[in-house]
Amino acid sequence: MNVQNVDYQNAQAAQQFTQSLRETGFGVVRNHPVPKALVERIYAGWAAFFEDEGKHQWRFDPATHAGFFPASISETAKGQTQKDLKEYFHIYPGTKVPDSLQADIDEYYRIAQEVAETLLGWIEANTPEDVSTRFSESLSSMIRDSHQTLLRVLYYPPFEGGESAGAVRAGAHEDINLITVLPASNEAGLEVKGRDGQWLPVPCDPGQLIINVGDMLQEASSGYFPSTTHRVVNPEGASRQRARLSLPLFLHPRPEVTLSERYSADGYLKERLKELGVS
Ligand SMILES: O=C(O)CCC(=O)C(=O)O
Ligand SMILES: [Fe+2]
Repeated sequence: MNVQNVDYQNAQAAQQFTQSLRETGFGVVRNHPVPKALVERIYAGWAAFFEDEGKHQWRFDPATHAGFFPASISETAKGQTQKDLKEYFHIYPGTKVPDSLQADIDEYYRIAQEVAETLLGWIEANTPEDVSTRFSESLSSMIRDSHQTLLRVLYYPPFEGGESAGAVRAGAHEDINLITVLPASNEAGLEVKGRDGQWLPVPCDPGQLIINVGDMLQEASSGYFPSTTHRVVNPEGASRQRARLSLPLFLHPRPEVTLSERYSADGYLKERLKELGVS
């Protein structure tokens, strides 16, 4: 299995990228419009946020699910028994974050959303017609002006020794949404499950963007694009003492968008959140 590393500026990029998604559920893109310096500033600023007890004042609002989710209530991946070793902050359009972090995170949300629209255009243009005729509207318009698209600032704390046996940074799971866009993390650990069942590390060179197919694109494409299982493994050696940050943008269609004969985007999301135990 080969997760392609695609040059965003290359004339063949759209075709190469879509082929990688089709074959592996994942693609890696370089030379893209998300500034590396912006991502680095966000990682540094948010590491300080999560390392300060003041974060508890930003606890999420149960009505909107925006805000800080402490490790004690964060997700348990479907089919796992232990909670993931992570905490995160959920940002939707208009979500307030600490003043010093607001401008950069808004900028990242805006640029990543634009890149996602372009990538969805690439995917659609390279999808066989018998599959794409079943899309209820263009993939890029499904996410345009959507208030459901979720930016998750993720913090995996350094290991301190008190973690419960068997707990992992992120248990094996699939994403619910259409596609996920995330910049390379500051630390390794993300792995993708190949068709042969083998786990493979996803390359994480600084400055690259990683994109994966979520369940909603799998559903809308009748399985043509596979929503691939992935996980974040625990570090070994010196990197156990280091926190890991990541910044996935989960692209969600507007709630009323028809995904398939069985599901609207909203109906699908509600069903899946119930399974995760977070709604
Ligand atoms: O932290 C990562 O690299 C991936 C996170 C992830 O898969 C998720 O939050 O759904
Ligand atoms: Fe994920």
